Amino acid sequence: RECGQAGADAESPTGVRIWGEKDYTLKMVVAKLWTLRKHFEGFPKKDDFELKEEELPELKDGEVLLEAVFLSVDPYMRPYSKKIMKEGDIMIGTQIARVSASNNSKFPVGCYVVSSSGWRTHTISDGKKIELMLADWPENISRSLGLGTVGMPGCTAYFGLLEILQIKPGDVLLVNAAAGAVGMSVGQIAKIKGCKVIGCAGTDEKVALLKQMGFDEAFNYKTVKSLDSALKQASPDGYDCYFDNVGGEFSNVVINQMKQYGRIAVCGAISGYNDVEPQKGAYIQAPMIFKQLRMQGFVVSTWNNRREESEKALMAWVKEGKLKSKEHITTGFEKMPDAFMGMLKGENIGKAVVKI
Ligand SMILES: NC(=O)C1=CN([C@@H]2O[C@H](COP(=O)(O)OP(=O)(O)OC[C@H]3O[C@@H](n4cnc5c(N)ncnc54)[C@H](OP(=O)(O)O)[C@@H]3O)[C@@H](O)[C@H]2O)C=CC1
Ligand SMILES: CCCCC/C=C\CC(=O)/C=C/C=C/C=C\[C@@H](O)CCCC(=O)O
Repeated sequence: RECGQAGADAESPTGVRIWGEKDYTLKMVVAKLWTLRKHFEGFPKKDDFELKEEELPELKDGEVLLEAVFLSVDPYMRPYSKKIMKEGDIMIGTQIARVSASNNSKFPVGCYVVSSSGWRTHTISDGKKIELMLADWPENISRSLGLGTVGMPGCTAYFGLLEILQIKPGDVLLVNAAAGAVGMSVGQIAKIKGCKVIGCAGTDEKVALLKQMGFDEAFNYKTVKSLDSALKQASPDGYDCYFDNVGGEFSNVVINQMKQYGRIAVCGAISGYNDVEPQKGAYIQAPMIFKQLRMQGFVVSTWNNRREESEKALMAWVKEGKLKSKEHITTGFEKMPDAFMGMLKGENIGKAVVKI
């Protein structure tokens, strides 16, 4: 029988046997998948998730079989789960997958793709919701960076800085969740562009890493006596730019330390994602008016048409050693919920990734 391109693996890394030239017995591929058993109420709990299996049918013309290698856990999954998912759905998310069987010449066996197929080990794709990874991916750079520094979080930093904040040399920039996937790239790209960069994070270990990475100042927002004083000490003249990943009470303090004509990029609000009742904060109109601030929310998918441009720029900085990556790798598909909840608790330093 035709089974896609010659050379389909007889044995895949996960030990799941699939059809191949040598082995004519057709073994069905059984995908493992994590579903949202119950919508989150407050902080996610282990029994909000359910692990299931799914027998995959034979490939049709134009289809490929994807085998997940790295899967991403991201903060957006928490608020988006309520917005775009129903109970029983497969958890949303992106993964780096290897094509292990193919009836589609655009995606030959052995190539790697970024796929938004969610939390699942194997996927049959018609090629429409997958993207080939950047060409000539260096052998010495893990493809997991396609989920972080040279992927959606890195592009978020790139466009948030260059399009929303329009940073320029000499700007004083503050970034929170600075030791995370987005924040780490924000700080380093801002340094590349000649800014003074202040970062904050939730552990002393993260703060030490930020200073090693070249942040001009960094502090642990959980242990400082006063956030207001810590911000003043880091930049007595205030801030030109604020890359906000956290929102909430943190941002109510920052806004009063913005310089005249300051610019604020509202990237995320992770301080509120797990709230049962929305937080009630200060009204910001007065500082917005008196300081004549510009504040803009954004979603990185706005620039999907410029994805290759940004990924090439990010990869170039990585190769030059100017943009360092840090990953928090959890091994084992069965640990996806733990990795997700750990990231929301701040256990990750750098991009949270699950390795199959
Ligand atoms: N607008 C867009 O297109 C995008 C927005 N985002 C947003 O950017 C932010 C960072 O995402 P990402 O880099 O992937 O995640 P991270 O890798 O930074 O991981 C999340 C981090 O957030 C911090 N955090 C968690 N809870 C709180 C809290 N209550 N208060 C303060 N900090 C908290 C923790 O670090 P710490 O130790 O510092 O507390 C944790 O490690 C998120 O808000 C996310 O939603 C991400 C991608 C795209
Ligand atoms: C308190 C409400 C906060 C609302 C903001 C929520 C999240 C901000 C954020 O993290 C946005 C992330 C955007 C990611 C963009 C593209 C994709 O990689 C994920 C798209 C989700 C999906 O459809 O799979």
